[in-house]
Amino acid sequence: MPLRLSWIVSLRCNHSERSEGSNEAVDQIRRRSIRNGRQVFAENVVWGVENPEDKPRNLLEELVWAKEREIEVRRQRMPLFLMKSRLEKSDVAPVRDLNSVFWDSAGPESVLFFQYQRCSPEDTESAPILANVAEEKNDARAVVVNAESRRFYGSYEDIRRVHEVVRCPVICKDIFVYPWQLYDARFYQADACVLIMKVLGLKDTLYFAKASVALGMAPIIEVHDAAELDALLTAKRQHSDDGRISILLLAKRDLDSLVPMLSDSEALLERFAPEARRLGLRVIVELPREHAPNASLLRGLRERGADAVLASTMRDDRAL
Ligand SMILES: O=C(O)c1ccccc1NCC(=O)[C@H](O)[C@H](O)COP(=O)(O)O
Repeated sequence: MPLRLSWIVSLRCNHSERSEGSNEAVDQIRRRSIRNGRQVFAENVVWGVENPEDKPRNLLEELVWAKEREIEVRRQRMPLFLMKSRLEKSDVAPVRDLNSVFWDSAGPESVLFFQYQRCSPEDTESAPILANVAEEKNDARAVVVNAESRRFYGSYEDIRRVHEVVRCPVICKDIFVYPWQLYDARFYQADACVLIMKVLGLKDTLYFAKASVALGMAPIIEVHDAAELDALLTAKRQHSDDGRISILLLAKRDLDSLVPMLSDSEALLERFAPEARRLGLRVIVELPREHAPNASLLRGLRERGADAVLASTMRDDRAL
């Protein structure tokens, strides 16, 4: 019978990573496995966690913890080697090159990406109509599919369905916490995937980018704030990504709704776009839904250094 310690061992993770060359702390989302209330048995000692009742601090953290649970279960049913062989045996279509979409982005307007999202956490309205994707969005230069299932009701089948009806690259947006998920995304025809730096931290972001490129998918690094961006640009300057990262998504978000906040993203653009360009990075800016991607907005963002603009899903009259 293991001896239960009356004191609780603090398994603190370093939530705030300090990057080389940066004075700003990166406020990171906590991984549930660090503080999940589980006990670890080591010989005759039980290690607890600091606070088993710990609750997610915001929606992003809730989604990360839920995703960890979901993937832990799915990985047991389908270990990585089976995911690899499923992908190898599948007739997945050749990758559509997202980087080439930017080749002609020297025009006066940022190129336009659209997001296919069934619903956001506050929505009560019905999901967009998938059948409309083909007719309305074949001119999109890329489509982001929000595959997150818990609060956005997306699925990886959505990636495959959208891929079938558009000709452009299809980007998987989900909460990536295990490389295992990258195999899933590619199996469902994703040509690129969004890696959230606030969730992964710098080191894992670089690692996931490498894994993503190995599968043929372009990694898009979602950055929320100056500290993250500073850390990433420092890594680029030091070639820590071995040239694998070439696309950034600027999306400062409210962490309780995940709605992007355009003025904050614009401030990041203002401050970092010239250096990002020097380092060979392409920059996408995500719009909140109240901002229609009209010509003057696209021109203004282009002038400030946005190569592409990701427009929120159009609902009702312009359902994607
Ligand atoms: O931030 C992400 O990458 C992300 C990952 C998984 C689910 C949601 C995520 N972000 C939020 C969004 O994609 C939406 O842009 C946001 O909810 C705004 O949606 P809406 O107001 O419905 O356009």
